[in-house]
Amino acid sequence: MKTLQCFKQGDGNGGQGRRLERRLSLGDYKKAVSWSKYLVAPPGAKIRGGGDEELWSADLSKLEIRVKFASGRHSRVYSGRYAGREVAIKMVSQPEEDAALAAELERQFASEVALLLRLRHHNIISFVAACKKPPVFCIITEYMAGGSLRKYLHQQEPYSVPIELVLKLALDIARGMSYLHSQGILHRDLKSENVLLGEDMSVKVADFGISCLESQCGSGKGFTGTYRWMAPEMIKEKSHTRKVDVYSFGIVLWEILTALVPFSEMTPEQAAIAVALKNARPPLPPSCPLAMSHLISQCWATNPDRRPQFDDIVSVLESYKEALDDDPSFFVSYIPPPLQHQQHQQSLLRCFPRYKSLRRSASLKA
Ligand SMILES: Nc1ncnc2c1ncn2[C@@H]1O[C@H](COP(=O)(O)OP(=O)(O)OP(=O)(O)O)[C@@H](O)[C@H]1O
Repeated sequence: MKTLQCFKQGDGNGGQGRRLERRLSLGDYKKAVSWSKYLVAPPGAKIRGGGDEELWSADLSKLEIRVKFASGRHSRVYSGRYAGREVAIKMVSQPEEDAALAAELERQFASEVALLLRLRHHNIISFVAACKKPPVFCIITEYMAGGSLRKYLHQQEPYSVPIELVLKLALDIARGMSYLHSQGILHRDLKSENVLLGEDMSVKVADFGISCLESQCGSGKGFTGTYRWMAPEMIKEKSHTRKVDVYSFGIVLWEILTALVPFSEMTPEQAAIAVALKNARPPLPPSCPLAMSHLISQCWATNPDRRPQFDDIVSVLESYKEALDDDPSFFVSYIPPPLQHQQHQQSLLRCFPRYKSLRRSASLKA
């Protein structure tokens, strides 16, 4: 059986293929086989191609595919090993019956690989290799054992994530996004499902399938992002800037604070209409620390120009972290009457002289 050989060939040091065979249930094995059969290659063989392909082509003899552990809209994600390293293998299969979608998936694959190749930051998923064997493509990245932030939040009680962890997660995502924007890249699908966690709660932004170079993003026409996290200008298919990611970050921050799904009582389409036409946003709970609710409100402002840049968000979050380290009661929950709000601003200014300029640049006005 050809596919069986693929796994055994992928072994490289004898026996691993047979061990793999035993580890997989028949169901798992069939699922793995159905897409991975396209990745059969004689040991040492590389897919030859022009241009950049030489840079990223996986040596399939070094690839061992284990079980499927997640799936996306058009992908299946397997755990495995590549050249001795734990990896995740995202496989995308082009549908035979839909030529337009098949072409779009191929374009997305090429774009995701090109972008991943140039990104190197500890809050961005690391690219390992890729393979192009139509109708199947694969992207191999470092494996994040903690799974997605969405999965983590799903396991928490609502409003239970400690503020220290909220800040850590928010900062790591913001740093990754700040780096991404410094490279002129828009993510365009930032959501808790696309933020991955390590066993040590390290944080990496992933899934660059619909990302683009800012200069080449065009309008949002025919766009396939995810409505609950999507900025209003994008829902309306208007031209958009890097500020669409800041909007999505605001929603992710709300998710982390609440451990809830945004607009869970609505379908994605209803959520899109509510956001774009009625300016709806997920409700900020009264227990949400004022400092955080300000930041969230700024991030998901309707006018993109009023949303801060990620550099400013990083600075503000760092300031909050410093304040919390100095004074554990910094984030005491309260509903802000005007006087308390003023005191809050003053205490921020006392804590960090830099806050005034940050506040101006991030438009964090009272
Ligand atoms: N490197 C990885 N380590 C651990 N889990 C991963 C990794 N890559 C992807 N996953 C898991 O697989 C899921 C789907 O991956 P990804 O978002 O890249 O696929 P996708 O096809 O682009 O999905 P969608 O289009 O639905 O956003 C993620 O939400 C995550 O749970």
